[in-house]
Amino acid sequence: MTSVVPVESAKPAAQSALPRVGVLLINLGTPDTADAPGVRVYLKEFLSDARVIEDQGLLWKLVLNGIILRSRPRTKALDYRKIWNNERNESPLKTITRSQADKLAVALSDRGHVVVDWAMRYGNPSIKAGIDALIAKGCERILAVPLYPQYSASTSATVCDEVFRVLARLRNQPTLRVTPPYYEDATYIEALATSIETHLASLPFKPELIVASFHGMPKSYVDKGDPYQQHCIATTQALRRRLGMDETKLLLTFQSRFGNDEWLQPYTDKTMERLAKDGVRRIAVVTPGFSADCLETLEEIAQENAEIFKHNGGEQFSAIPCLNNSEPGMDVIRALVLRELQGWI
Ligand SMILES: C=CC1=C(C)c2cc3[nH]c(cc4nc(cc5[nH]c(cc1n2)c(C)c5CCC(=O)O)C(CCC(=O)O)=C4C)c(C)c3C=C
Ligand SMILES: [Fe+2]
Ligand SMILES: [Fe+2]
Repeated sequence: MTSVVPVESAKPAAQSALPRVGVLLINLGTPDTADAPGVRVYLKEFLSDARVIEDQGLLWKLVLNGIILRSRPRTKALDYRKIWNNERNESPLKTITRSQADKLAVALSDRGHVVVDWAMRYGNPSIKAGIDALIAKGCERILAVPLYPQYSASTSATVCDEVFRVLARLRNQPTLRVTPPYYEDATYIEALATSIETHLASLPFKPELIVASFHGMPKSYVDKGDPYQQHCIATTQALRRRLGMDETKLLLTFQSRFGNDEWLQPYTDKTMERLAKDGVRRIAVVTPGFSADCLETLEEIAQENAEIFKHNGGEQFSAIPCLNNSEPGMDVIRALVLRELQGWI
């Protein structure tokens, strides 16, 4: 008589272990090449996203294709070239995000069933490539980690949109979790404070004040309910408390204005001009909203805004590096990931 083997007993032993978990670190994205064609492809994808430019009507399409994509790629390519990582032929944002993923993988290496990868919302490696790679490695569960301390629809939500779009095409979907914003997590505030203190101690001058510059966004997005500005304020207030500084010693500003609408104020560039004209001679600038140095910090802050400050009478300007793959920076990512993996590891 042939005996029927129960289906369960046919499973290999490994299947009884914890299901494999994929962790996908995701940042904004960056061009593949520091030339006009590369920047054009990147900007077209970025600026065609209705989470970034909410009014994607006919007028915007005409402006984007007829004006912006004809001129901006050339000027921005020159900016990208000033900060490009020529050794790897890629932008610093990519180099740093890869390194953050590599270091997180080492930190989690005692948990054999966790796999770490990284992706970009725009450009490469894409979120689809990242999810496909994790699934190919056998991950049944995925933790998506948008690397934005402060939530905004134009950054965090569009990451989720893209993750959901990728999963929507799958029959056998992995289970999904997404990390929340971490704008006032103790580890994050402590890491920022430590990095500021370490940087200040290394300077040959003592700044009279520090400017905390966050990426801006159109004011209308906040008026419609985006909590981004509140998150930036909460981060800055927590940092002030930790550093024992008031709003005259740690200023909050918004950078990277784009287009003609009103954006969140005070503007970083106008503040640089005002401070210098008011007689401030030595400042440091920290960019807490960026988890990795990029065009907006290395070029816009460290070069353009330094120039504005000095042109108006300022003497000493120092840009404090982002948390990047530093020890305190990795503490933030590791703590966030470990907390959100609870129950899976
Ligand atoms: C309406 C336009 C934009 C919104 C809203 C916006 C929000 C936003 N962006 C970041 C982080 C980054 N942005 C970066 C570059 C960048 N941002 C915009 C426009 C908006 N951003 C543009 C057009 C560009 C490209 C450069 C340029 O043409 O000026 C980057 C740098 C990428 C790199 O390659 O280094 C980052 C990072 C946040 C956090 C944010 C939230 C409000
Ligand atoms: Fe941006
Ligand atoms: Fe910029």
